[in-house]
Amino acid sequence: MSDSEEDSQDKQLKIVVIGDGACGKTSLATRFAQEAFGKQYKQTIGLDFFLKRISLPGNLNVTLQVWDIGGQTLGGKMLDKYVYGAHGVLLVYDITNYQSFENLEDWFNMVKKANEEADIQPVVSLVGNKIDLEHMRTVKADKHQRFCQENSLVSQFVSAKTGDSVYLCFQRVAAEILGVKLNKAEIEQSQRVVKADIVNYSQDTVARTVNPPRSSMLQIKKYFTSFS
Ligand SMILES: Nc1nc2c(ncn2[C@@H]2O[C@H](COP(=O)(O)OP(=O)(O)OP(=O)(O)O)[C@@H](O)[C@H]2O)c(=O)[nH]1
Repeated sequence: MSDSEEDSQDKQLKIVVIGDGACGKTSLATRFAQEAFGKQYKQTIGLDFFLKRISLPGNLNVTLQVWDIGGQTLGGKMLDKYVYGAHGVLLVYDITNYQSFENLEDWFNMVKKANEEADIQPVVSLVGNKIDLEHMRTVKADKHQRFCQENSLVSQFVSAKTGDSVYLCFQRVAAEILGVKLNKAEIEQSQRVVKADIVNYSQDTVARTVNPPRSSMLQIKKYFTSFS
């Protein structure tokens, strides 16, 4: 096999993003996969699906399949099927919404149950979103840290709006899954804050047609309406 053929066969990792409705899961996935942010809330029905290729140290290219699961699916029939076999799980909450943090216990229990019989357990990360709204924070950072320590979770804080630490969030989970170490310079580079650009959902399709995303970014969006 030639080098280029080998390069094109990236490892694929399934990363599931879960948490309460409106905590920012779709925004996080969209910021990561398309470097865009929409101010308007549009509830995810069932799930959305994104693909993005990232690079890890050692010239390792990995394609992340990001499963953005609608917050209303908790307690539903399909949720454990969506989560089964995930390599990584992002447990997302909104730092300004205490209830979204409290409910993570239920989301986490569901993850453990869904993977009870799986051979490999997913890497799970606790993600506090909306850190641009620090002045409205209701979940203290020490509560977040305690939950991480008690459950051996990877601790992360992000803002889907500004882009703060979003790429790093996915990169850290992928690195952890593959047992790759990120050095300080790589972490600092991934932490960069991206200036927020507001996307109007109604014009989104047109905008993407005029300005197609970079070739490394591929989005496949499917609505599994039949499951909802
Ligand atoms: N200020 C701020 N707002 C955010 C951030 N992330 C998301 N939002 C806003 O929060 C609202 C909900 O975001 P979504 O990404 O749709 O939330 P979700 O978790 O996917 O919601 P469901 O589809 O119901 O599961 C939207 O109005 C977003 O613009 C953030 O980092 N900062």
